[in-house]
Amino acid sequence: MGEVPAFVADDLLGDSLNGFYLKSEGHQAVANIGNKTYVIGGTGRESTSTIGVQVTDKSTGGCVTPTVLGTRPKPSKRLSAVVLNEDQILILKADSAPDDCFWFLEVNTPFVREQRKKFGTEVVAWSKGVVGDAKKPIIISGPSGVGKGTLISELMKEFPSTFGFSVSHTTRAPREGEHIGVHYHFTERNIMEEEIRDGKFLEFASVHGNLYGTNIESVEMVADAGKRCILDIDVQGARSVRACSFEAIFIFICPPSFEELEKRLRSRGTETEEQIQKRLRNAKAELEQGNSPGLFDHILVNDDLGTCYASLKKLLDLDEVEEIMQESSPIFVDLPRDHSVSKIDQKILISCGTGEEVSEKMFLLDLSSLKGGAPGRTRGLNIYTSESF
Ligand SMILES: Nc1ncnc2c1ncn2[C@@H]1O[C@H](COP(=O)(O)OP(=O)(O)OP(=O)(O)O)[C@@H](O)[C@H]1O
Ligand SMILES: Nc1nc2c(ncn2[C@@H]2O[C@H](COP(=O)(O)O)[C@@H](O)[C@H]2O)c(=O)[nH]1
Repeated sequence: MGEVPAFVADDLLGDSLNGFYLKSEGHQAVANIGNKTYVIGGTGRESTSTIGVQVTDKSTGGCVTPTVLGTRPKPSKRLSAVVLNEDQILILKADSAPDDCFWFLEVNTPFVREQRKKFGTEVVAWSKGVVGDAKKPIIISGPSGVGKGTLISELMKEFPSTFGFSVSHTTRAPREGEHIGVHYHFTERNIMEEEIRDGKFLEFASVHGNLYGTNIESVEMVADAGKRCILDIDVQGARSVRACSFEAIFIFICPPSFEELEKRLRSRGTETEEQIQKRLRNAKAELEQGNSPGLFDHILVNDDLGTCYASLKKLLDLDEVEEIMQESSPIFVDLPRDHSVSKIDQKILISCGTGEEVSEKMFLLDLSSLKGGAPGRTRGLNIYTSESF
């Protein structure tokens, strides 16, 4: 949390006020965008554990309960809604934990529009607002047996508080020594397919005859823990991630030769002969694709393990650096039930207290560097407090 930048309260009355501001009726908040009215919370139809949403179309008078995507916030006794633009509503939850105060309800973002076509229903998507940015995730790709897992294990061992592994979902059977939730989330194909349809996956691909995929929550959990996420995914998956707005560093690992790749795959002893043949056939295509322009930012040859690991650390700026335990300073957003909210361009001013009893305390929320969004987190919130004047 930093100091409040130069900001004049009178601006609230000036031309820069966008005309969108607080709408709060206790445990229910209302937001109007175009012809639609969004009633958030207190609809009587929600479960007691999450906030519900209802949408009324003013032109027809019709009221629908939309398909709600993303992790839903828990109810709060005081909700405020600020319409940010035609696509997004900021929801403020008073009397909530500091990391649970700010939520975004996406109502017409590209993601929501895409899902609306898929579901054929009204769709809204929740995304939790997170203060600050997370470091770009690292995507490691390459043919089976090249040593991706080995290199990632080395990184995680040497830098346990810097890196976190995105545990993928797969329909393949666990190998001896593999643990649920550590190496993979082992799952049934029909369950995974349903979750893919529900928009829960960042990417997925059919690899060597099984389904593999990265659940958005797996990546977000690593970032939430303050760590940099490492993903071990195949080339098809890397291509899908490249095609979406997810920012990452893409690294392709090559074997020194095809013969050496085969040797490693056999010496690992985890696949049947048939599976080895399939993986080697796929490796040929992956090696070709790995070199295709614009897909990977870096290509490393894993000949000698120590040398390749040193190169990996170098490109991640980790060589010679001992791990420093990074303690991020906690941000306390003590948002009371009585507060008022105003919006000026990309800034939200929250004044604590009632009309008669306005406290000195103010928060300024800077939304100008927001990143991400449904169905994950919206990161890049900046908060300033009057206490730091
Ligand atoms: N540089 C290296 N030299 C020799 N052996 C290696 C090297 N790197 C990894 N290996 C060995 O090769 C085998 C395959 O490595 P690993 O399991 O890490 O590959 P992978 O790319 O993660 O494979 P998959 O995609 O199938 O999960 C392992 O037995 C590992 O110990
Ligand atoms: N597209 C994705 N590919 C993934 C994911 N998780 C792992 N993988 C790739 O699958 C193969 C085989 O892995 P194995 O554990 O069965 O040997 C390997 O190339 C991995 O990179 C994922 O979430 N998405």
